[in-house]
Amino acid sequence: MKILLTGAGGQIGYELLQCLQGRGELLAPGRDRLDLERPDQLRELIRAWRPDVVVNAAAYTAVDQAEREPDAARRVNAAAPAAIGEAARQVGAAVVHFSTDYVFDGRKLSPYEEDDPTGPLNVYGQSKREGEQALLASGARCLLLRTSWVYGLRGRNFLLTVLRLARERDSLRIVADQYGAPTWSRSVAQCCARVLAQAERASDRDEWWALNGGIFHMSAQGRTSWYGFTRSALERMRLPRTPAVHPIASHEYPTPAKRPAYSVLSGARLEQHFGLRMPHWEQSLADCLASGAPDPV
Ligand SMILES: NC(=O)C1=CN([C@@H]2O[C@H](COP(=O)(O)OP(=O)(O)OC[C@H]3O[C@@H](n4cnc5c(N)ncnc54)[C@H](OP(=O)(O)O)[C@@H]3O)[C@@H](O)[C@H]2O)C=CC1
Ligand SMILES: Cc1cn([C@H]2C[C@H](O)[C@@H](COP(=O)(O)OP(=O)(O)O[C@H]3O[C@@H](C)C(=O)[C@@H](O)[C@H]3O)O2)c(=O)[nH]c1=O
Ligand SMILES: [Mg+2]
Repeated sequence: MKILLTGAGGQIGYELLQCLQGRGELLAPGRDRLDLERPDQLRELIRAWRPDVVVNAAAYTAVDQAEREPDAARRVNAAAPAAIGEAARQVGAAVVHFSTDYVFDGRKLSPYEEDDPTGPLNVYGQSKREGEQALLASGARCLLLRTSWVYGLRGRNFLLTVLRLARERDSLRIVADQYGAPTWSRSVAQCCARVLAQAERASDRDEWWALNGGIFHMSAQGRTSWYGFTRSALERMRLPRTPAVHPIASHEYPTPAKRPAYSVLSGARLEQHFGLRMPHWEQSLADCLASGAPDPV
């Protein structure tokens, strides 16, 4: 299987690079060779290399910054997926794309299903929703994997931010009224690789994609708040000096982008369709912290 992977330097992309290596031909050009803000480059590469699958793990993920740069966020999160979908359809490639819990407005009180209406509260979520719609409309065979609150020991994420702040400060103030499921980048990559392995084993790949395409939620089991996640991480870290952690309301931590109060995603469809279950967030957090020392920040 020929796989074109974008965003291999990012949290999920890096883990995918590890999982997919040795699985046929893998091309993972950096931003210097493939700029998602250049749809012409995307189309040319897909038409020339003719991958079987394009895995798009690149995105504009700076949630607050997107409020100031809506056009840049849209170019990367909406226009690029549209170009990928168009070129993929032309060469018969399938597309695996990632999306986010931030497409929802957070007013539900039980886990979001794939078909629940979206209602993004911020520019990032809106641009990601536009990317989903563009791919679904492109006519390419595609799999849209929505995940949430991604962290790991490398890259930019809430876990590494909090571990840095814990070393610098005597006390932390963390929002306790936003609920979601923190998800380890590696668990997303492994689950995604398992789905791709099922596609590869299918006797009729066109039929497999026709039957199995669409939107799937792929985030950790369970739920917590950013405050609960912080407490759990710091307890597990056993730092020589652990700061006090104070729960606060969202309005006490003003940010340019509004975030959903509740964005837990149901894993039922993933399990029904593929027989796959993501690990519980606390198990993954323990595994992640045991997997090595965080990159210096
Ligand atoms: N992070 C999270 O909490 C969540 C993420 N997601 C989704 O998962 C996917 C992966 O996210 P994650 O791994 O966290 O993302 P990261 O921010 O860690 O990585 C994004 C990658 O995209 C690359 N990239 C950004 N802009 C361009 C561009 N113009 N051209 C080429 N490459 C570009 C970055 O390159 P460079 O390193 O050069 O900047 C980086 O390698 C995204 O679709 C995201 O929306 C979904 C839910 C939660
Ligand atoms: C650093 C910090 C943040 N917070 C709050 C702010 C915010 O409400 C919440 C999370 O902050 P962050 O900015 O780290 O996380 P955020 O950028 O909102 O993370 C999101 O990223 C995108 C890409 C996604 O797709 C989402 O699933 C989600 O993971 O924590 C505190 O309360 N105290 C603090 O000290
Ligand atoms: Mg952020």
